[in-house]
Amino acid sequence: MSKIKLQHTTLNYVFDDFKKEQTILFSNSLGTDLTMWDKQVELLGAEFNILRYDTRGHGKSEVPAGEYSIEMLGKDVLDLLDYLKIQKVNFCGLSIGGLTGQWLGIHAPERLNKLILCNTAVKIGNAEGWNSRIEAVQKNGLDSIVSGTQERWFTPEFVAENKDEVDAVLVKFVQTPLAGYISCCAAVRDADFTAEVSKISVPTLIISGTEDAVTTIKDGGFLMGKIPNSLLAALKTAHISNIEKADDFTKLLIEFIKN
Ligand SMILES: O=C(O)CC1=CCC(=O)O1
Repeated sequence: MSKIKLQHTTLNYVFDDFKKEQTILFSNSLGTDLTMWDKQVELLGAEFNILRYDTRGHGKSEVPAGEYSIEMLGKDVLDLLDYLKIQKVNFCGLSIGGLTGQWLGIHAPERLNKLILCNTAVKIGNAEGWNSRIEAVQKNGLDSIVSGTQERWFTPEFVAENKDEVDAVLVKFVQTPLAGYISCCAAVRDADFTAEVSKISVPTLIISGTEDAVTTIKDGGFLMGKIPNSLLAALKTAHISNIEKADDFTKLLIEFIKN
């Protein structure tokens, strides 16, 4: 792991540089960190260079004061790529990571080979819901929403069979800096790409979970309808599809990037 002080913040990242032509850049979801992609890293082997980072406010990245926006998160990615002198990547982001991916697809297509938008939507939830979540965690901490988080993130079947794995993800969740979580909730609350998403022209794979109640399969279908060069794949998962169906998810990723 390395830390780099960029223009606006300091990011924690891991770059597995296998000297391959193509790089995959993974962007984590709210309340997780770059370890959420461990299974993909294991399954991908050395086929692509792999770059992962902790979104600002998360993991070991800095927690700048104040609310964030998806534009800020997108610019952090561009700064990181400039620092590492990587011209183009295949960007794979889940949930808030998928919002960052949409911003990049709209504003920086020259830095993308392909885009993978997972368990995301042009707009996630509504302002009321995000404000009440912010209020709840301000008052009672992240511990107070851990059981609801588990329900949104994983199906009961997956939890029953993978208790230790789920617990490890939730331990990371409660370790997320509270201020960073809140600032990213504000970024999700304020993001709405409905009017702009059709500007995305790079080839795009949308991955949705059939059991995902946060960013539904309908949200995935909406993205596909708006993004001209896109296709939609559905996995039988709740929100964190890359962990719940790691093999299928990674196969989709490889097939899409290679073809
Ligand atoms: O509600 C959740 O925890 C799911 C989620 C919404 C945005 C994100 O990144 O995760």
